[in-house]
Amino acid sequence: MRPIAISCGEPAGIGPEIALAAWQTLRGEVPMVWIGDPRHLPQGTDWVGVADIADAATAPAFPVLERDFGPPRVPGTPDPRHAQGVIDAIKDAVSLVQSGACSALCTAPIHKQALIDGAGFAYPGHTEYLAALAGRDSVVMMLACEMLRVVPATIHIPLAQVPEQLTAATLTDTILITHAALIRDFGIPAPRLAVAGLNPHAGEGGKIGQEELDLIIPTLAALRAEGLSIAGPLSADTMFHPAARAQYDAAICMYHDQALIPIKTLDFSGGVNVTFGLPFVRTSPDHGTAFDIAGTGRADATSMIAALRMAAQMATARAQG
Ligand SMILES: NC(=O)C1=CN([C@@H]2O[C@H](COP(=O)(O)OP(=O)(O)OC[C@H]3O[C@@H](n4cnc5c(N)ncnc54)[C@H](O)[C@@H]3O)[C@@H](O)[C@H]2O)C=CC1
Ligand SMILES: NCC(=O)COP(=O)(O)O
Repeated sequence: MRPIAISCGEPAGIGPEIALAAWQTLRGEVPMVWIGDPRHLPQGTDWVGVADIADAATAPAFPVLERDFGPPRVPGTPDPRHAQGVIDAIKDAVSLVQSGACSALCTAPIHKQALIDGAGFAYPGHTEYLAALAGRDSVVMMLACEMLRVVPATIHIPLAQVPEQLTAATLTDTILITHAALIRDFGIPAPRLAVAGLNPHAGEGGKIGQEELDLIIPTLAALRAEGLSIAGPLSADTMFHPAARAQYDAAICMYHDQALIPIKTLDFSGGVNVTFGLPFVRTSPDHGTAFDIAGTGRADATSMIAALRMAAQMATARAQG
């Protein structure tokens, strides 16, 4: 297969070291090329500049599409002068995937605030930036591990804005994109979805909030009428224990933390973040920049490895399908 493009992410975080560790583990199994400044790799890294992307698969050392970000990295302390380089690495990686030179995109974590402060980044995360680069209005974030798949219907917005941004159109798009992706990318022929309520006890029949009655229940009814298998709205506090999880293939949640807390609690090191609704495959580890341990050698690359494996599987399945 063609290499997976890895965007370097925040240089002051653990991105460079987990990408290198992942390559050491997956060498010979998953071809990849890292886009970033090689001076930001751990000291003594054996790397090689790649002029032709096709050479990355057989590179004798860590394959790098070399960039010059200017100042060196200080682990744990983001430098605003790196911000534009970080953004450009994502954009370049997308171009490589869109041109067909690379098979998929795997992004290392960014520090959103550093990009906003350093380069006026207009997006709260990769998901929204990738949607803009791809010209897509609706994309979906899913976090997946062996025990659970979760999808937040609203993503990087303040909690106070969730009720107003949670519309029938948003919820419908999220569910339909997730449903299609479970069939196409996860090989689940008839996906079973479970949808959380927004309010405690899923609104308790309107006694603790109206969104279930006014929005969620009618939206789910319309989708069921189209043949989708959907349970809910369910009380979010009781839909993640083992017996509940056995009833569905993915949980659609109403906001970021409702979805991400259960999965990061169940499997922080093995979770993968994947974006659906793009015209290409994109995955990412489920964790962030981990400034507190950057450069110490303590970063666990398990999630990065899982993200690269998932990207490879999805790209292969799409190429064959
Ligand atoms: N895909 C992305 O670009 C993501 C970026 N972020 C960004 O990361 C920054 C920091 O976010 P936090 O909430 O502090 O979460 P975090 O995931 O960076 O760190 C939380 C805790 O988990 C530990 N940790 C994280 N990854 C680890 C690994 N691979 N091995 C060992 N320990 C690990 C950290 O040391 C820290 O104690 C924020 O700016 C956030 O926006 C967060 C999640 C995803
Ligand atoms: N908490 C997940 C997260 O922030 C990842 O966002 P993105 O950068 O993949 O959009």
